[in-house]
Amino acid sequence: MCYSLYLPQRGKHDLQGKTILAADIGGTKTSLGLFEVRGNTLSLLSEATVPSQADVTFEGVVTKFLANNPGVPSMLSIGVAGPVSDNRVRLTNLAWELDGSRLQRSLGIGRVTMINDLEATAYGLAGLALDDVAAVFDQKEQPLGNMAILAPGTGLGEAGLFWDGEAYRPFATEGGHSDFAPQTALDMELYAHLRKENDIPCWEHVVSGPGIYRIYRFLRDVKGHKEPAWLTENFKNDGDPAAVISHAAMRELDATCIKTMELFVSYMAREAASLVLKHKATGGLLLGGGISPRIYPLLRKTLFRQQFVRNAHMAELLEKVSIKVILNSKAALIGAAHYGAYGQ
Ligand SMILES: Nc1ncnc2c1ncn2[C@@H]1O[C@H](COP(=O)(O)OP(=O)(O)OP(=O)(O)O)[C@@H](O)[C@H]1O
Repeated sequence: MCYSLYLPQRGKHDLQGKTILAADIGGTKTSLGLFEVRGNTLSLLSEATVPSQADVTFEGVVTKFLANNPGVPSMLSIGVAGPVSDNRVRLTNLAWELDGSRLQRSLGIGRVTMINDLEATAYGLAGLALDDVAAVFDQKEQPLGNMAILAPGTGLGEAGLFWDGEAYRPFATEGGHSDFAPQTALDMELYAHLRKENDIPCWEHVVSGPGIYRIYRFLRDVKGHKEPAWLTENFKNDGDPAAVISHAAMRELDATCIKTMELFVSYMAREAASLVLKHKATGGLLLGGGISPRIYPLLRKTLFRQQFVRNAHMAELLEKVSIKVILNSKAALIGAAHYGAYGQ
């Protein structure tokens, strides 16, 4: 399916031949891309990704980027991991607060727009090629209906695309913060453990990079799973425990890492099914964020789909939903640019 056919292209076209600076701001990394508007396409001129850090400012990151890419872009269009309201946001997993009007003044850029990063990912579908997505579970025919996007990264992003009969209308949600729903006895134990840190455990606490490490620590520290010395060493050297755990699980090197990722994949599938049901997303489910493409082989195993369709009341609907992974790590960046150029 070529998504671009169905996403809004109703831009005022006043940016023709001009440049847009797009940003994708997450809790771990910030990407910037300078795009030129050429008719209905956006051409990426330059890009950079830097770690998101509380001790630098977003203005500082942009100023540095523009020093290497001289000229003032006609607009700045931001996709950001947090609940955007009135062109302002306080990030969920980073101590940054952004205000569109303030950025406009301090950076001297004529127009600044801000949307949620998952809404940006939804707009980004317009700029993806067919091989930028890969099937987890494909259907021969994909009906035109609402779609849903679930994206685990530093946090858990969730968004929808409402099908209005002619076009898709992307919208943001904060569904990753909805309550975690334990089902099995082990889930209940994990839930009780999570409550020591947070009064109300939510899906983001388990379906995210930090969530992978939380599940692992629960198995190790509460359930008494052993940690081999080589794994302790890898944790010390790598600095990204979620990546260490998922690599060890995919290579089948350690039973606790395998169990951790089985729980992670099950939770991801169960929350994805809830998201699909709440949006009645018969048009398909897309899995994005930094983690999905990196664990694609695990998502292709039967566990994900088995857990996804297990809702006894709506199995028939869920069984017909196509599930795809977004492989292009620039989807949110492209989407922020697309929203700036054509989507408003
Ligand atoms: N190979 C991997 N397996 C599992 N998790 C990983 C892997 N590589 C990175 N991660 C986790 O992914 C997270 C970063 O995700 P992402 O690249 O989407 O960053 P982000 O865009 O800044 O996040 P967000 O938008 O959710 O704030 C980190 O928590 C990291 O631990």
